Amino acid sequence: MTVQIRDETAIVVDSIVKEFVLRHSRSLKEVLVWLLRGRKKELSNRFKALDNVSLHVAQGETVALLGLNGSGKSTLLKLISGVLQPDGGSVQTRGRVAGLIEVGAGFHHDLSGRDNVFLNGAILGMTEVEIKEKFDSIVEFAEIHEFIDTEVKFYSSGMYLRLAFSIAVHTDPEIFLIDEILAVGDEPFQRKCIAKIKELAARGKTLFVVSHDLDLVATVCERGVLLEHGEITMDGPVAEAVAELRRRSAGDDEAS
Ligand SMILES: Nc1ncnc2c1ncn2[C@@H]1O[C@H](COP(=O)(O)OP(=O)(O)OP(=O)(O)O)[C@@H](O)[C@H]1O
Repeated sequence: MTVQIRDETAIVVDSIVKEFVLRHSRSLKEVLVWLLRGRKKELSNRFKALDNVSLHVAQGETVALLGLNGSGKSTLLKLISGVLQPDGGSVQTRGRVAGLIEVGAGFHHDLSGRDNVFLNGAILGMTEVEIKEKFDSIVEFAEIHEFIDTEVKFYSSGMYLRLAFSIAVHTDPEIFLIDEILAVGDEPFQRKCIAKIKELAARGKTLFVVSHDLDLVATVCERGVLLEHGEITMDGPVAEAVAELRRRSAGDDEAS
């Protein structure tokens, strides 16, 4: 059953499953036995990175997606942004979605920063006229004036982030997805990004943030969703979700 998206809803994730294949190197003998037995079992193992995850996010909500390494956070963000397709269930979003998921993913390395503003802006749904209008503001926010005509393959990771972040916020998205990327920016730029993210939240935009910086997400987000081994184990006020994750992390340390 697919949940109908309502006016005040920004994101509906309905019972999604995402599987990946775990590859093992097999000996020739194992492959021969497998062929002779009529290929009965799968030669590679599949595992569920997300297992029956459902989530309902209202417009204007600020959600932190929390969890230990490998719990499925980035996979969920990629499914919401449409970069990945689920193996089961469905994802629906309302309004323009801008995802800062892999820095510079939409950039073409042999093109200049200027050309990439037009390319990336178009990928994110802006018209050419819109991009032209916002071009100066994009470059100004990114603070990379002198490098705007340099090919982006010569950019540092911080410069990539600056340009990617600036383009994304200028698309004026309804839903903004951010994955652990602010880490590559220097402190002044991080502060600027956080101020911008808070401004978007204050304007009623929907935010979905993945970060291991728990203090940071606690200041930006109100709601915390905790993922463990591909399942949601907690969904509530961010302070409670952060406290729970810290408790679990401390438990893991004691156990090891
Ligand atoms: N393309 C892929 N192919 C195979 N396995 C994958 C792929 N992408 C993710 N995985 C696996 O899915 C699981 C969840 O990964 P994911 O990146 O979503 O975790 P995460 O919670 O974002 O982790 P981290 O905190 O380390 O960034 C991991 O076991 C990862 O190895």
